[in-house]
Amino acid sequence: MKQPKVVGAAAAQAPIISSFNDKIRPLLDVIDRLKLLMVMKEGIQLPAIVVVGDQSSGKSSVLESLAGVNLPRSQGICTRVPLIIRSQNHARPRPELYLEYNGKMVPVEEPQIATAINIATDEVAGPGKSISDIPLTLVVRKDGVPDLTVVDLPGIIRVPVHGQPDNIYKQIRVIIMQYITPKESIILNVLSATVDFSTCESIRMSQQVDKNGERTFAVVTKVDRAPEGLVDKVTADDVNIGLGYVCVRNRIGDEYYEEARKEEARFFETNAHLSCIDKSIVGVHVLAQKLVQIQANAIAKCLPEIVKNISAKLDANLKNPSRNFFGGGGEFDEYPEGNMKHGSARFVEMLNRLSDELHNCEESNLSKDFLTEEIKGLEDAKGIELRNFHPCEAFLGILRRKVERISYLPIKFSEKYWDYIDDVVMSVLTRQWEMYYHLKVFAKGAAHNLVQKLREESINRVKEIVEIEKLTGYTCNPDYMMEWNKFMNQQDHFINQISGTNMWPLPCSVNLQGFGEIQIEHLRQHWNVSILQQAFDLKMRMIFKVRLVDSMALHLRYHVHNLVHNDIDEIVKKLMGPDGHGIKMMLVESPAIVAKREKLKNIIKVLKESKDSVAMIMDRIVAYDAYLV
Ligand SMILES: Nc1nc2c(ncn2[C@@H]2O[C@H](COP(=O)(O)OP(=O)(O)OP(=O)(O)O)[C@@H](O)[C@H]2O)c(=O)[nH]1
Repeated sequence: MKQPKVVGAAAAQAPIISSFNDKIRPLLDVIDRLKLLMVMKEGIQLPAIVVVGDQSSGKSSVLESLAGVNLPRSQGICTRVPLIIRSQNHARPRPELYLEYNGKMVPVEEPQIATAINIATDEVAGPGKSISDIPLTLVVRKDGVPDLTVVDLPGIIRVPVHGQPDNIYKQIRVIIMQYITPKESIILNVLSATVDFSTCESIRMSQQVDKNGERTFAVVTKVDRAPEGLVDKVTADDVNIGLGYVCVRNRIGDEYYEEARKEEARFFETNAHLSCIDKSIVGVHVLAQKLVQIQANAIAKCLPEIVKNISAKLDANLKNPSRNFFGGGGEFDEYPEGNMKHGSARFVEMLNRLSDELHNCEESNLSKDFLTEEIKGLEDAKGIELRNFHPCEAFLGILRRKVERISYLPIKFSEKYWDYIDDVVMSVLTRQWEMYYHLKVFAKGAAHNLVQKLREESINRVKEIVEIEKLTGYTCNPDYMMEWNKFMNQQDHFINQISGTNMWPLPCSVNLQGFGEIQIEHLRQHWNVSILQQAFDLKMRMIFKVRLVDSMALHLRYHVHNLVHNDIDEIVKKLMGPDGHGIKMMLVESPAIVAKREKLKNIIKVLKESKDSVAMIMDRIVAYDAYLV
């Protein structure tokens, strides 16, 4: 096989290209520098010429014509990863080539380029036919090549061949879209002259992101295979290519590049169908020239926007570093208030539940046993008369038993409530002191001990409240008396229903406000109006449950108020130490936060350097604009 003699597209370039290169090089340098600084990771898009085309449309052939190197070419899929080709004109006779991938920079000899790319592709995408979006970069420094950076992407395959994953089309589409969607990208659509352009998948894709073709440029390949009707095809422009067409004939088989260029020129001169074609849209040299110009325009157009974006990002990072720690502003400031509101609502909710539980645990079987306990208590202490506010032995006996039966509920409640308070305090301190590891650990430890101490005191106090209720049937609270009166108003009706005078059949139940439907048949066995009346009275005096919930609510609120307003102060004083020395020791940041802060510093450094690089070039843009005029 004849080894292709590599000569770049611009070997025979017109003086305009080399003069153009002088202007474009600094612009490209700044873009390369921004790429090296990885500003894209900070969400800043850089201009790029992205090559797309259907499978075997001739993308690699076009690129090797431009960069003057021998890229892998085949009839099947061969571009399996994005290949960024940076061609740079240099005056030294010996070309310099290297491949950058996976953090490596591998020098390559020119004849081994295709093999080296295949090896690198296997390493990045795995052997076989699978594809990957991790790019390889090929740097070509060579005399006579245009200063261009282009990205070659895998060709679009509709039907997977043996060994390719079933979703290969989807995978390739995702990679292509990722590269052509940013408005900074110029889309170089490679179209084979042998096909109807409107059926090309690459046209469909580029139209999705660039409807009017304002940033789409087309290169038509294989013109030697289908010259007939080509002029009409490109002048009709049915597929909306805004930046225009260039038709080329690439190297065929083992042709030398020089031979290929000569053959191309001869072909466009002599072919009967193409001899009349406008010469400003044919040939690899013209393609190189136009791409350099399009690239320079794109960079010049984007740079002011890039400068603006870099400045905005820099400002945002400098002004509000806390956003980087808490994932966007706002929630940290709102946290304590939100949490307190949440806390109060939770407390009321928990108390309501306690009240229900206290009521239900006693009254669940009251429909069958209503007043049984009271009647028994009265019979045991026969002859005792009840008067308002006058405790008697029967009443206190029953009261004691009732309180004893439910005493576990308020204790359980206060344990649960203090557990909740502990959780809230811990989560507030975790959030508040996230950045300061030592401070966080100390504050959490101290607060936890404090909450545990209060919890113990509080539970003892609740036990005391329960004991007090066992001894006291007395109340002077007018609300409770009103409540008692309301219940007592139902007494006559209740007794009548039990006596059943002039009623047939005898009613089995009676509805009592505050108690619901009560079974009464069992009460007829103990028919004694006086005992029934006294028992009813006794029952209605069991207002202690309401009072229990109230006392607990007041007590717990008081303790939590003290915790928030006074006791936390104690923790802070301890933290400060006698001379305020302690706090300095505590303010050492946690390792995770140190890492985050370092990352933020790096971002700021990258952005500052980027800003400087771009600032240096801005005057050149003015010069470039003047040059164009
Ligand atoms: N006759 C002729 N053949 C060409 C021309 N351009 C490319 N070819 C041939 O078309 C075939 C495919 O070319 P490639 O450059 O590998 O196509 P590709 O689009 O890079 O392929 P994938 O990346 O695999 O999709 C090769 O055999 C080339 O030699 C041309 O202008 N004329």
